[in-house]
Amino acid sequence: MADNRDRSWAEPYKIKMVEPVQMISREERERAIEEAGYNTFLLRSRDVYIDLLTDSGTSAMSDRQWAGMMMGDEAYAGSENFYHLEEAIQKYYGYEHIVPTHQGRGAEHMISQLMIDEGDFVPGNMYFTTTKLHQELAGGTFVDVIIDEAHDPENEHPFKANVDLNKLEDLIKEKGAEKIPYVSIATSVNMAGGQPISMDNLKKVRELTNKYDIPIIHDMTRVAENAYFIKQREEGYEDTPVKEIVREICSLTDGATMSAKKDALVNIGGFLALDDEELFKKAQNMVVVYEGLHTYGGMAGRDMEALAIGITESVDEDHIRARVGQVQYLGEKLIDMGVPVVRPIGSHGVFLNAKKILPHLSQDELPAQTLAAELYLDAGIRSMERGVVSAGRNPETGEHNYPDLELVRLTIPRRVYTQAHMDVVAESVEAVYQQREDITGLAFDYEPEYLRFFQSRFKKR
Ligand SMILES: Cc1ncc(COP(=O)(O)O)c(C=O)c1O
Ligand SMILES: N[C@@H](Cc1ccc(O)cc1)C(=O)O
Repeated sequence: MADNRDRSWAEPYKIKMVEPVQMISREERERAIEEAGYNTFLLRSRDVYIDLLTDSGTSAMSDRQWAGMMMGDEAYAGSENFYHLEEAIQKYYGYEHIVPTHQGRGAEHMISQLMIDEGDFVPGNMYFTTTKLHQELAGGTFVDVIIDEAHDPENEHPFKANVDLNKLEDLIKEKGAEKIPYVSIATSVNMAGGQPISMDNLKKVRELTNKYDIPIIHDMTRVAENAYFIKQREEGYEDTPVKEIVREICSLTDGATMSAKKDALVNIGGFLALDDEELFKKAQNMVVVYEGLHTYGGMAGRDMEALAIGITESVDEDHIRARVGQVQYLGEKLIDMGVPVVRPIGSHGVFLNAKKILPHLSQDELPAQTLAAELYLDAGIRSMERGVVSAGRNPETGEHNYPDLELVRLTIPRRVYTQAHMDVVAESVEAVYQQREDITGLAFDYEPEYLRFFQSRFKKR
Protein backbone atom coordinates (compact mmCIF):
# COMPACT_ATOMS: atom_id res chain seq x y z
CA MET A 1 0.00 0.00 0.00
CA ALA A 2 1.34 3.44 -0.91
CA ASP A 3 2.36 5.67 1.94
CA ASN A 4 1.45 9.38 1.68
CA ARG A 5 5.17 10.09 1.65
CA ASP A 6 5.43 8.28 -1.69
CA ARG A 7 2.89 10.68 -3.17
CA SER A 8 3.28 14.36 -4.13
CA TRP A 9 4.65 16.66 -1.48
CA ALA A 10 1.99 18.63 0.35
CA GLU A 11 2.05 21.06 3.23
CA PRO A 12 1.98 19.24 6.58
CA TYR A 13 -0.29 21.92 8.04
CA LYS A 14 -3.50 23.77 7.32
CA ILE A 15 -3.96 27.54 7.25
CA LYS A 16 -5.50 29.15 10.34
CA MET A 17 -4.88 32.86 9.76
CA VAL A 18 -4.40 34.86 6.58
CA GLU A 19 -2.79 38.19 5.74
CA PRO A 20 -4.36 39.94 2.74
CA VAL A 21 -2.04 41.05 -0.04
CA GLN A 22 -2.93 43.55 -2.69
CA MET A 23 -2.19 43.98 -6.34
CA ILE A 24 -1.47 47.47 -7.55
CA SER A 25 -1.71 48.52 -11.20
CA ARG A 26 1.13 48.50 -13.71
CA GLU A 27 1.24 52.34 -13.63
CA GLU A 28 1.55 52.30 -9.86
CA ARG A 29 4.33 49.72 -10.06
CA GLU A 30 6.19 51.86 -12.58
CA ARG A 31 6.06 54.76 -10.17
CA ALA A 32 7.05 52.56 -7.21
CA ILE A 33 10.13 51.00 -8.84
CA GLU A 34 11.31 54.35 -10.15
CA GLU A 35 10.97 55.86 -6.68
CA ALA A 36 12.91 52.86 -5.35
CA GLY A 37 15.79 53.61 -7.73
CA TYR A 38 15.18 50.25 -9.47
CA ASN A 39 16.34 48.48 -6.31
CA THR A 40 13.85 45.91 -4.97
CA PHE A 41 15.27 46.42 -1.44
CA LEU A 42 13.97 49.98 -1.56
CA LEU A 43 10.36 49.11 -2.44
CA ARG A 44 7.69 49.43 0.23
CA SER A 45 6.24 46.02 0.95
CA ARG A 46 2.70 47.34 0.53
CA ASP A 47 3.54 47.78 -3.17
CA VAL A 48 4.53 44.12 -3.55
CA TYR A 49 2.14 41.31 -4.51
CA ILE A 50 4.26 38.17 -4.04
CA ASP A 51 7.34 38.84 -1.97
CA LEU A 52 10.23 36.57 -2.94
CA LEU A 53 12.95 38.98 -1.85
CA THR A 54 14.20 36.65 0.84
CA ASP A 55 13.47 33.64 3.01
CA SER A 56 14.99 35.53 5.94
CA GLY A 57 12.65 36.37 8.78
CA THR A 58 9.68 35.91 6.46
CA SER A 59 8.46 32.48 7.62
CA ALA A 60 5.00 31.85 9.02
CA MET A 61 5.34 30.70 12.61
CA SER A 62 3.29 27.77 13.85
CA ASP A 63 0.52 27.94 16.46
CA ARG A 64 2.99 26.32 18.86
CA GLN A 65 5.57 29.02 18.27
CA TRP A 66 2.94 31.72 18.83
CA ALA A 67 1.88 29.95 22.02
CA GLY A 68 5.55 29.95 23.03
CA MET A 69 5.68 33.71 22.47
CA MET A 70 3.13 34.04 25.26
CA MET A 71 5.53 32.24 27.57
CA GLY A 72 8.22 34.89 27.15
CA ASP A 73 10.18 35.38 30.34
CA GLU A 74 11.32 38.96 29.81
CA ALA A 75 13.88 39.03 32.58
CA TYR A 76 17.03 40.95 31.78
CA ALA A 77 19.18 38.10 33.04
CA GLY A 78 18.73 34.33 33.14
CA SER A 79 15.45 34.17 31.19
CA GLU A 80 13.89 30.71 31.25
CA ASN A 81 13.59 30.92 27.45
CA PHE A 82 17.36 31.17 27.10
CA TYR A 83 17.70 27.78 28.79
CA HIS A 84 15.07 26.27 26.49
CA LEU A 85 16.99 27.62 23.52
CA GLU A 86 20.29 26.31 24.84
CA GLU A 87 18.72 22.87 25.34
CA ALA A 88 17.28 22.82 21.80
CA ILE A 89 20.64 23.77 20.28
CA GLN A 90 22.48 21.15 22.29
CA LYS A 91 19.91 18.49 21.44
CA TYR A 92 19.45 19.10 17.72
CA TYR A 93 22.80 20.59 16.71
CA GLY A 94 25.06 19.19 19.41
CA TYR A 95 27.18 22.31 20.01
CA GLU A 96 28.22 22.74 23.61
CA HIS A 97 28.00 26.49 24.26
CA ILE A 98 25.81 29.20 22.80
CA VAL A 99 25.78 32.97 22.69
CA PRO A 100 22.51 34.43 21.38
CA THR A 101 22.67 37.34 18.92
CA HIS A 102 20.08 39.58 17.27
CA GLN A 103 20.63 37.79 13.92
CA GLY A 104 23.30 35.98 11.91
CA ARG A 105 25.61 38.88 11.25
CA GLY A 106 25.92 39.59 14.98
CA ALA A 107 27.48 36.14 15.33
CA GLU A 108 29.63 36.67 12.22
CA HIS A 109 30.94 39.90 13.66
CA MET A 110 31.98 38.21 16.91
CA ILE A 111 33.62 35.13 15.42
CA SER A 112 35.53 37.27 12.91
CA GLN A 113 36.79 39.69 15.56
CA LEU A 114 37.71 36.88 17.93
CA MET A 115 39.51 34.59 15.52
CA ILE A 116 40.88 36.63 12.60
CA ASP A 117 44.10 38.68 12.78
CA GLU A 118 45.29 41.29 10.28
CA GLY A 119 46.77 39.53 7.25
CA ASP A 120 44.95 36.20 7.80
CA PHE A 121 43.22 34.22 5.05
CA VAL A 122 39.80 32.63 5.48
CA PRO A 123 38.99 29.88 2.98
CA GLY A 124 35.33 29.14 2.41
CA ASN A 125 32.89 27.35 0.10
CA MET A 126 31.88 30.53 -1.75
CA TYR A 127 31.51 33.97 -0.25
CA PHE A 128 28.44 35.28 1.46
CA THR A 129 28.13 39.07 1.49
CA THR A 130 27.88 39.69 5.25
CA THR A 131 30.23 36.84 6.20
CA LYS A 132 32.96 38.08 3.87
CA LEU A 133 32.55 41.71 4.93
CA HIS A 134 33.02 40.80 8.60
CA GLN A 135 36.09 38.75 7.72
CA GLU A 136 37.53 41.75 5.85
CA LEU A 137 36.65 44.21 8.62
CA ALA A 138 38.63 41.97 11.00
CA GLY A 139 41.69 42.21 8.71
CA GLY A 140 41.25 38.92 6.84
CA THR A 141 40.99 38.01 3.17
CA PHE A 142 38.34 35.57 2.02
CA VAL A 143 39.55 32.85 -0.38
CA ASP A 144 37.02 30.85 -2.40
CA VAL A 145 37.80 27.10 -2.28
CA ILE A 146 34.51 25.75 -3.57
CA ILE A 147 34.61 23.31 -6.50
CA ASP A 148 34.63 24.95 -9.96
CA GLU A 149 31.27 23.38 -10.83
CA ALA A 150 29.61 25.77 -8.35
CA HIS A 151 30.40 28.73 -10.59
CA ASP A 152 28.69 27.13 -13.58
CA PRO A 153 24.90 27.60 -13.39
CA GLU A 154 24.22 24.72 -15.76
CA ASN A 155 26.44 22.10 -14.18
CA GLU A 156 24.24 19.41 -12.57
CA HIS A 157 26.71 18.34 -9.85
CA PRO A 158 24.55 17.10 -6.93
CA PHE A 159 26.83 18.68 -4.30
CA LYS A 160 27.93 21.98 -5.74
CA ALA A 161 28.87 23.31 -2.29
CA ASN A 162 31.70 20.79 -1.95
CA VAL A 163 35.15 22.08 -1.14
CA ASP A 164 37.94 21.53 -3.67
CA LEU A 165 40.39 19.83 -1.32
CA ASN A 166 43.34 20.64 -3.56
CA LYS A 167 42.50 24.35 -3.56
CA LEU A 168 42.24 24.22 0.23
CA GLU A 169 45.47 22.32 0.80
CA ASP A 170 47.38 24.49 -1.70
CA LEU A 171 46.26 27.58 0.19
CA ILE A 172 47.32 26.11 3.54
CA LYS A 173 50.73 25.21 2.12
CA GLU A 174 51.17 28.57 0.40
CA LYS A 175 50.14 30.80 3.31
CA GLY A 176 50.98 28.53 6.27
CA ALA A 177 48.42 27.02 8.66
CA GLU A 178 49.12 29.76 11.22
CA LYS A 179 47.69 32.33 8.79
CA ILE A 180 44.39 30.45 8.52
CA PRO A 181 42.28 31.00 11.65
CA TYR A 182 39.52 28.69 10.46
CA VAL A 183 37.83 27.27 7.40
CA SER A 184 34.38 28.73 6.81
CA ILE A 185 31.93 26.06 5.68
CA ALA A 186 28.36 26.92 4.76
CA THR A 187 25.65 24.34 4.38
CA SER A 188 23.18 24.96 1.52
CA VAL A 189 25.38 27.62 -0.05
CA ASN A 190 23.29 30.70 -0.66
CA MET A 191 25.25 32.47 -3.41
CA ALA A 192 25.71 29.24 -5.39
CA GLY A 193 21.94 28.83 -5.59
CA GLY A 194 21.13 26.99 -2.35
CA GLN A 195 23.44 24.08 -3.15
CA PRO A 196 24.45 21.37 -0.64
CA ILE A 197 27.79 20.03 0.56
CA SER A 198 28.02 16.23 0.85
CA MET A 199 28.80 14.46 4.10
CA ASP A 200 31.66 12.70 2.40
CA ASN A 201 33.25 15.98 1.35
CA LEU A 202 32.73 17.52 4.78
CA LYS A 203 34.44 14.50 6.36
CA LYS A 204 37.40 14.99 4.05
CA VAL A 205 37.58 18.69 4.91
CA ARG A 206 37.59 17.63 8.57
CA GLU A 207 40.46 15.20 7.99
CA LEU A 208 42.48 17.81 6.15
CA THR A 209 41.88 20.52 8.74
CA ASN A 210 42.72 18.09 11.54
CA LYS A 211 46.03 17.41 9.84
CA TYR A 212 46.89 21.12 10.02
CA ASP A 213 45.07 21.80 13.27
CA ILE A 214 42.67 24.35 11.75
CA PRO A 215 39.12 24.69 13.11
CA ILE A 216 35.97 24.66 10.98
CA ILE A 217 33.31 27.31 11.57
CA HIS A 218 29.98 26.34 10.09
CA ASP A 219 27.48 28.81 8.64
CA MET A 220 24.49 26.68 9.60
CA THR A 221 21.79 29.07 8.43
CA ARG A 222 20.17 26.43 6.19
CA VAL A 223 21.61 23.21 7.62
CA ALA A 224 18.33 21.25 7.63
CA GLU A 225 17.82 21.98 3.94
CA ASN A 226 21.34 20.72 3.20
CA ALA A 227 20.63 17.61 5.30
CA TYR A 228 17.51 16.92 3.27
CA PHE A 229 19.55 16.93 0.04
CA ILE A 230 22.05 14.53 1.63
CA LYS A 231 19.16 12.21 2.44
CA GLN A 232 17.93 12.49 -1.16
CA ARG A 233 21.23 12.22 -2.95
CA GLU A 234 24.01 10.65 -0.89
CA GLU A 235 24.45 6.93 -0.76
CA GLY A 236 23.94 5.46 2.68
CA TYR A 237 21.71 8.27 3.97
CA GLU A 238 18.39 7.31 2.30
CA ASP A 239 16.94 6.02 5.54
CA THR A 240 18.67 8.34 8.00
CA PRO A 241 16.34 10.88 9.65
CA VAL A 242 17.13 14.50 8.69
CA LYS A 243 17.56 15.19 12.42
CA GLU A 244 20.46 12.76 12.59
CA ILE A 245 22.07 14.09 9.43
CA VAL A 246 21.92 17.61 10.87
CA ARG A 247 23.68 16.46 14.03
CA GLU A 248 26.31 14.60 12.09
CA ILE A 249 27.08 17.70 9.98
CA CYS A 250 27.43 19.82 13.11
CA SER A 251 29.61 17.21 14.82
CA LEU A 252 32.18 17.58 12.04
CA THR A 253 32.65 21.28 12.81
CA ASP A 254 33.95 23.26 15.81
CA GLY A 255 31.41 26.01 16.01
CA ALA A 256 28.71 27.78 14.05
CA THR A 257 27.10 31.06 13.19
CA MET A 258 23.36 30.92 12.74
CA SER A 259 20.88 33.27 11.19
CA ALA A 260 17.83 31.65 12.79
CA LYS A 261 15.58 33.68 10.49
CA LYS A 262 15.84 30.99 7.84
CA ASP A 263 15.83 27.25 8.67
CA ALA A 264 14.70 27.82 12.23
CA LEU A 265 11.41 29.49 11.30
CA VAL A 266 11.54 32.70 13.31
CA ASN A 267 11.20 36.32 12.27
CA ILE A 268 14.30 37.45 14.14
CA GLY A 269 17.24 35.89 15.98
CA GLY A 270 20.53 34.10 15.70
CA PHE A 271 23.41 32.72 17.71
CA LEU A 272 27.05 31.80 17.84
CA ALA A 273 27.65 28.19 18.92
CA LEU A 274 31.05 26.98 20.06
CA ASP A 275 32.60 23.83 21.44
CA ASP A 276 35.76 25.52 22.71
CA GLU A 277 35.28 26.78 26.25
CA GLU A 278 37.92 29.49 26.16
CA LEU A 279 36.65 30.98 22.92
CA PHE A 280 33.11 30.77 24.27
CA LYS A 281 34.10 32.80 27.35
CA LYS A 282 35.58 35.49 25.11
CA ALA A 283 32.42 35.56 22.97
CA GLN A 284 30.25 35.70 26.08
CA ASN A 285 32.19 38.74 27.19
CA MET A 286 32.12 40.36 23.77
CA VAL A 287 28.37 39.96 23.29
CA VAL A 288 27.65 42.37 26.14
CA VAL A 289 29.45 45.10 24.19
CA TYR A 290 27.60 44.73 20.90
CA GLU A 291 24.35 42.77 21.34
CA GLY A 292 23.11 42.49 24.93
CA LEU A 293 23.58 40.30 27.99
CA HIS A 294 24.86 36.77 27.30
CA THR A 295 21.47 35.24 28.11
CA TYR A 296 19.54 37.22 25.50
CA GLY A 297 22.04 38.81 23.06
CA GLY A 298 19.50 41.08 21.36
CA MET A 299 16.49 38.76 21.45
CA ALA A 300 13.43 39.14 23.64
CA GLY A 301 12.60 36.13 25.84
CA ARG A 302 9.60 35.37 23.62
CA ASP A 303 11.84 35.37 20.54
CA MET A 304 14.12 32.78 22.15
CA GLU A 305 11.13 30.59 22.98
CA ALA A 306 9.80 30.77 19.40
CA LEU A 307 13.28 29.88 18.19
CA ALA A 308 13.64 26.88 20.50
CA ILE A 309 10.35 25.54 19.11
CA GLY A 310 11.26 26.52 15.54
CA ILE A 311 14.47 24.47 15.72
CA THR A 312 12.44 21.38 16.62
CA GLU A 313 10.01 21.99 13.75
CA SER A 314 12.78 22.68 11.24
CA VAL A 315 14.16 19.14 11.37
CA ASP A 316 10.76 17.47 11.03
CA GLU A 317 10.75 15.18 7.97
CA ASP A 318 7.36 16.26 6.63
CA HIS A 319 8.17 19.94 7.07
CA ILE A 320 11.46 19.81 5.23
CA ARG A 321 10.10 17.67 2.42
CA ALA A 322 7.30 20.18 1.77
CA ARG A 323 9.61 23.18 2.14
CA VAL A 324 12.13 21.96 -0.40
CA GLY A 325 9.32 20.37 -2.45
CA GLN A 326 7.72 23.75 -3.05
CA VAL A 327 10.99 25.26 -4.26
CA GLN A 328 11.53 22.28 -6.59
CA TYR A 329 7.98 22.68 -7.90
CA LEU A 330 8.62 26.26 -9.02
CA GLY A 331 12.04 25.34 -10.40
CA GLU A 332 10.75 22.43 -12.47
CA LYS A 333 7.97 24.60 -13.86
CA LEU A 334 10.46 27.21 -15.05
CA ILE A 335 12.72 24.54 -16.52
CA ASP A 336 9.74 23.17 -18.45
CA MET A 337 9.06 26.68 -19.76
CA GLY A 338 12.63 26.84 -21.05
CA VAL A 339 13.74 29.62 -18.71
CA PRO A 340 17.48 29.41 -17.87
CA VAL A 341 17.87 28.74 -14.14
CA VAL A 342 20.66 27.47 -11.87
CA ARG A 343 20.67 23.67 -11.90
CA PRO A 344 20.08 21.62 -9.86
CA ILE A 345 17.28 23.64 -8.24
CA GLY A 346 18.41 24.71 -4.77
CA SER A 347 16.75 24.48 -1.39
CA HIS A 348 15.56 28.00 -0.62
CA GLY A 349 14.91 29.56 -3.98
CA VAL A 350 15.05 29.38 -7.73
CA PHE A 351 17.86 31.40 -9.26
CA LEU A 352 17.31 32.84 -12.73
CA ASN A 353 20.39 32.99 -14.94
CA ALA A 354 20.29 36.67 -15.90
CA LYS A 355 23.45 36.44 -18.01
CA LYS A 356 21.75 33.92 -20.23
CA ILE A 357 18.33 35.59 -20.21
CA LEU A 358 19.74 39.02 -21.13
CA PRO A 359 22.86 38.15 -23.14
CA HIS A 360 22.75 41.53 -24.89
CA LEU A 361 23.60 43.28 -21.59
CA SER A 362 27.20 43.38 -20.40
CA GLN A 363 27.80 42.92 -16.67
CA ASP A 364 28.33 46.70 -16.44
CA GLU A 365 24.73 47.09 -17.58
CA LEU A 366 23.68 45.10 -14.50
CA PRO A 367 21.60 42.30 -16.06
CA ALA A 368 20.38 40.77 -12.79
CA GLN A 369 19.43 44.12 -11.25
CA THR A 370 17.58 44.92 -14.46
CA LEU A 371 15.78 41.58 -14.56
CA ALA A 372 14.65 41.92 -10.93
CA ALA A 373 13.16 45.34 -11.73
CA GLU A 374 11.39 43.95 -14.82
CA LEU A 375 9.88 41.09 -12.82
CA TYR A 376 8.47 43.54 -10.35
CA LEU A 377 7.03 45.64 -13.15
CA ASP A 378 5.34 42.65 -14.75
CA ALA A 379 3.33 41.34 -11.82
CA GLY A 380 4.51 42.92 -8.58
CA ILE A 381 6.80 40.00 -7.76
CA ARG A 382 9.79 41.03 -5.69
CA SER A 383 13.07 39.16 -6.19
CA MET A 384 16.73 39.90 -5.38
CA GLU A 385 19.80 40.65 -7.48
CA ARG A 386 22.69 38.23 -6.91
CA GLY A 387 25.31 39.29 -9.39
CA VAL A 388 27.79 42.09 -9.93
CA VAL A 389 25.94 44.51 -7.65
CA SER A 390 25.95 42.00 -4.76
CA ALA A 391 29.61 41.12 -5.38
CA GLY A 392 30.71 44.71 -4.59
CA ARG A 393 34.18 46.06 -5.21
CA ASN A 394 37.65 44.69 -4.65
CA PRO A 395 38.80 46.50 -1.46
CA GLU A 396 42.33 46.94 -2.87
CA THR A 397 41.71 48.05 -6.46
CA GLY A 398 38.27 49.61 -5.99
CA GLU A 399 37.11 47.86 -9.18
CA HIS A 400 33.80 45.97 -9.42
CA ASN A 401 34.08 42.25 -8.72
CA TYR A 402 32.64 40.44 -11.74
CA PRO A 403 31.24 37.08 -10.54
CA ASP A 404 30.58 34.26 -12.99
CA LEU A 405 27.12 33.96 -11.52
CA GLU A 406 24.81 36.82 -12.49
CA LEU A 407 21.53 35.71 -10.95
CA VAL A 408 18.10 36.81 -9.80
CA ARG A 409 16.88 34.94 -6.76
CA LEU A 410 13.23 34.01 -6.33
CA THR A 411 13.43 33.13 -2.66
CA ILE A 412 10.57 31.19 -1.14
CA PRO A 413 9.54 32.10 2.41
CA ARG A 414 8.68 29.04 4.52
CA ARG A 415 5.03 28.07 5.01
CA VAL A 416 3.80 31.35 3.47
CA TYR A 417 2.76 30.97 -0.17
CA THR A 418 0.66 28.37 -1.97
CA GLN A 419 1.18 26.36 -5.12
CA ALA A 420 -1.13 28.83 -6.92
CA HIS A 421 1.24 31.66 -6.01
CA MET A 422 4.08 29.62 -7.50
CA ASP A 423 2.06 29.23 -10.70
CA VAL A 424 1.57 33.00 -10.97
CA VAL A 425 5.29 33.55 -10.38
CA ALA A 426 6.16 31.10 -13.16
CA GLU A 427 3.69 32.77 -15.55
CA SER A 428 5.18 36.18 -14.84
CA VAL A 429 8.77 34.97 -15.29
CA GLU A 430 7.75 33.41 -18.57
CA ALA A 431 6.12 36.67 -19.73
CA VAL A 432 9.28 38.65 -18.95
CA TYR A 433 11.38 35.98 -20.64
CA GLN A 434 9.31 36.36 -23.81
CA GLN A 435 10.04 40.10 -23.90
CA ARG A 436 13.70 39.74 -22.98
CA GLU A 437 15.10 41.23 -26.17
CA ASP A 438 13.43 44.60 -25.52
CA ILE A 439 14.89 44.99 -22.05
CA THR A 440 17.54 47.68 -21.56
CA GLY A 441 20.06 47.89 -18.71
CA LEU A 442 20.67 50.03 -15.65
CA ALA A 443 23.54 52.13 -14.31
CA PHE A 444 24.52 53.11 -10.75
CA ASP A 445 23.09 56.39 -9.54
CA TYR A 446 24.12 56.11 -5.88
CA GLU A 447 26.40 53.57 -4.22
CA PRO A 448 26.97 53.27 -0.45
CA GLU A 449 30.24 51.96 1.02
CA TYR A 450 29.15 48.68 2.61
CA LEU A 451 26.90 45.91 1.21
CA ARG A 452 25.93 48.18 -1.64
CA PHE A 453 23.11 45.98 -3.02
CA PHE A 454 20.89 46.89 -0.06
CA GLN A 455 20.85 50.65 -0.63
CA SER A 456 22.22 51.49 -4.08
CA ARG A 457 20.02 53.42 -6.47
CA PHE A 458 20.03 52.93 -10.22
CA LYS A 459 18.90 54.77 -13.32
CA LYS A 460 17.87 53.67 -16.80
CA ARG A 461 20.64 53.75 -19.38
C1 LIG B 1 24.16 32.00 4.36
C2 LIG B 1 23.93 33.21 5.22
N1 LIG B 1 24.81 33.52 6.16
C3 LIG B 1 24.65 34.59 6.95
C4 LIG B 1 23.58 35.44 6.81
C5 LIG B 1 23.49 36.63 7.71
O1 LIG B 1 22.38 36.52 8.53
P1 LIG B 1 21.45 37.72 9.01
O2 LIG B 1 20.71 38.25 7.83
O3 LIG B 1 20.54 37.09 10.00
O4 LIG B 1 22.33 38.75 9.63
C6 LIG B 1 22.64 35.16 5.82
C7 LIG B 1 21.52 36.09 5.58
O5 LIG B 1 21.76 37.29 5.75
C8 LIG B 1 22.81 34.01 5.00
O6 LIG B 1 21.94 33.69 4.06
N1 LIG C 1 20.48 36.27 4.49
C1 LIG C 1 19.31 36.88 3.95
C2 LIG C 1 19.30 38.41 4.02
C3 LIG C 1 20.40 39.02 3.20
C4 LIG C 1 20.21 39.16 1.85
C5 LIG C 1 21.27 39.51 1.03
C6 LIG C 1 22.51 39.65 1.57
O1 LIG C 1 23.56 39.81 0.74
C7 LIG C 1 22.71 39.62 2.94
C8 LIG C 1 21.63 39.29 3.74
C9 LIG C 1 19.16 36.34 2.55
O2 LIG C 1 19.96 35.64 2.07
O3 LIG C 1 18.17 36.61 1.94
